[in-house]
Amino acid sequence: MASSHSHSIADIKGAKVLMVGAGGIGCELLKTLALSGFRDIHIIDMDTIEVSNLNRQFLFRQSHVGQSKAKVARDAVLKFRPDISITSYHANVKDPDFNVDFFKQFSVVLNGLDNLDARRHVNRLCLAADVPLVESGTTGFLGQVTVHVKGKTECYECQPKPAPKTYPVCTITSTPSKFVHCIVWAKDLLFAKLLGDKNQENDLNVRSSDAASSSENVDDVFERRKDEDIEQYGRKIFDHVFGYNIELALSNEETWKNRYRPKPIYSKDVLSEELAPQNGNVDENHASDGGLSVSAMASLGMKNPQDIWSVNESSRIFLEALRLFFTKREKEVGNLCFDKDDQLAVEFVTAAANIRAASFGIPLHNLFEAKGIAGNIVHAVATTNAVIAGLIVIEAIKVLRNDIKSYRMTYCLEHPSRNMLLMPVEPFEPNKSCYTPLSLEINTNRSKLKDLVEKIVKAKLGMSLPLIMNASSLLYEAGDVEDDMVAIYEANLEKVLAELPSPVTGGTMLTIEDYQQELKCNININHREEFDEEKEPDGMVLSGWTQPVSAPENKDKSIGNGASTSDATIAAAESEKDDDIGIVSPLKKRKLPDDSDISKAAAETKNHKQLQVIDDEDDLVVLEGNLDGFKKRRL
Ligand SMILES: Nc1ncnc2c1ncn2[C@@H]1O[C@H](COP(=O)(O)OP(=O)(O)OP(=O)(O)O)[C@@H](O)[C@H]1O
Ligand SMILES: [Zn+2]
Repeated sequence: MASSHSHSIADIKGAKVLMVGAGGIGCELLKTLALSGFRDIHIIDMDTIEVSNLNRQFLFRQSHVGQSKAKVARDAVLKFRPDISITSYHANVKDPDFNVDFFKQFSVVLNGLDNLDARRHVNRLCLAADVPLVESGTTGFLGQVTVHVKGKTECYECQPKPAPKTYPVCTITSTPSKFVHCIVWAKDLLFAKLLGDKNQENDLNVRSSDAASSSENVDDVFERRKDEDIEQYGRKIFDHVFGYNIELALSNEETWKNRYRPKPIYSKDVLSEELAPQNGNVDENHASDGGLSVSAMASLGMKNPQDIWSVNESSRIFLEALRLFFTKREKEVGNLCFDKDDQLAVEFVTAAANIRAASFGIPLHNLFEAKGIAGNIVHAVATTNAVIAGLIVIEAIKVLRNDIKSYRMTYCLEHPSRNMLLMPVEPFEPNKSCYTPLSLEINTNRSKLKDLVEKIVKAKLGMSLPLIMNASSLLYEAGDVEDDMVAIYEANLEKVLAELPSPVTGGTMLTIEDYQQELKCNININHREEFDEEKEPDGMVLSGWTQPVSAPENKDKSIGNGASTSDATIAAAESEKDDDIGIVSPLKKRKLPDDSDISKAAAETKNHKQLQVIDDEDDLVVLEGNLDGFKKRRL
């Protein structure tokens, strides 16, 4: 124990680590690294501090708003650890300065990012530089930490990420059943139609077939005529989208046979006729100063974002917000994109979504909730970030000690499963069909397709029945082929690649699939004239791929409570008996011998809420809380 402990300290002291991201996770991580004894830390973040960061990014104070996150985080930690070295970069990790050579100087890279794109970029650089990566993510109470060591565990891209949740257009335009459908309608259709780019396609008026007759004039409704009174214009829009359109939809009886029949809502039914003079008395102090501070709530004297508005209140906000856009923010009309930090936009969308929800019998929501849904926001939890930061450091130390057997992907759950909030799982092996493109250098003038298949596809990638495509053209298909086909394959690569601008320098992407093994990968072909006959007798060099470690290496298949799991996990799992969940191989199914608690945890998650994972600011990925989703989820 003592020797392994002193070992760790030496490993930590000697390590040079790169942190990417100094946000919610990053601040916690930098503090924990410094307090754990790390002495050489580099940190990249492209952002400046915002007021909204202060509730959980504890290295930042009000006075730092507007300053570089990386730099302020560095300064804050140096105050209590003055003798360590922290290097900050206020920059995008995608800048060319942070190239493979830059990455090569680090012992390990630790991600605290918030978007897929940057994560993928760092993953690829780590693979290219052969530097281990500890990846992380949090969403509210959920979080995870994964370890990616080239050739040993899967990389960040070995598994396809779940597609962002999208909704069928007809659900949004005609048959909403959840509040989120109303929000999407209000934000992506109505707001975009009235205030956004007029040239953009918009499905706002996609309706049942009988709408065709009126569709010619429909655009006119949304156009504000010159000198048209803003109050009248607002009411016209209101009556069109909440009244007339609903009546039109109702005329299609088929649609409503098994559904709630919506009620049309007209402005005269919910608003008094004398609204205009009322609006004349609004608090112009709040509404006068233009820009993002204009607020319909303020102008109507409504203060609490957690109040649920009545249909009358929503209708007044709707008209007032529209009026303010057209009077106080006139110049922006036609160019607006919904932004969750634009108060007036959020008010408009909340009001419109609630009126539509009322019409469809869907429960109403307050502005705070609506903003969260519209901005795909799951509110961050500081404690989750702190827990995840601790786990990152634990995994980083294992990586530094090359303690491969102990590597764990750890999920932080919202509700304990068998008294465990943290669920550690053995990492997967690299996925043969990882879609990170491989790179193949080859003399395209000399080599044959058949050679490529035999030496690279079969021997190196282990695909026995491959099929090779270049864009949509099929180059090669395995199987019992006629002699003349064999002849074609013999010559095909030459022929195909010779037809491309030669030499092929910038890369020709071939997609290789093996249906039998369900493997797929891309190979980027680059032309190279000469090869070292001794070292490269095949005249080809494949890179970006390392042979996976063979399965038997992982003898201890148990996860959860085994001694090899992290201290934090052991503590969380104290009272539990042996675990029986095993992982067979990343390419095979995970073994779940009993009706495991994972499924209970997953079911429980489902009861409380759907499991929501945000991969990107723009991508809300909602995974159903079923066992399958649970097994596969990755941030
Ligand atoms: N390409 C990139 N290069 C450098 N830093 C990045 C890059 N992409 C994201 N980041 C940084 O990663 C951090 C992620 O932190 P976090 O998830 O807490 O987001 P945030 O922007 O601080 O908060 P929120 O989005 O919730 O308002 C941010 O500070 C962001 O600037
Ligand atoms: Zn991979």
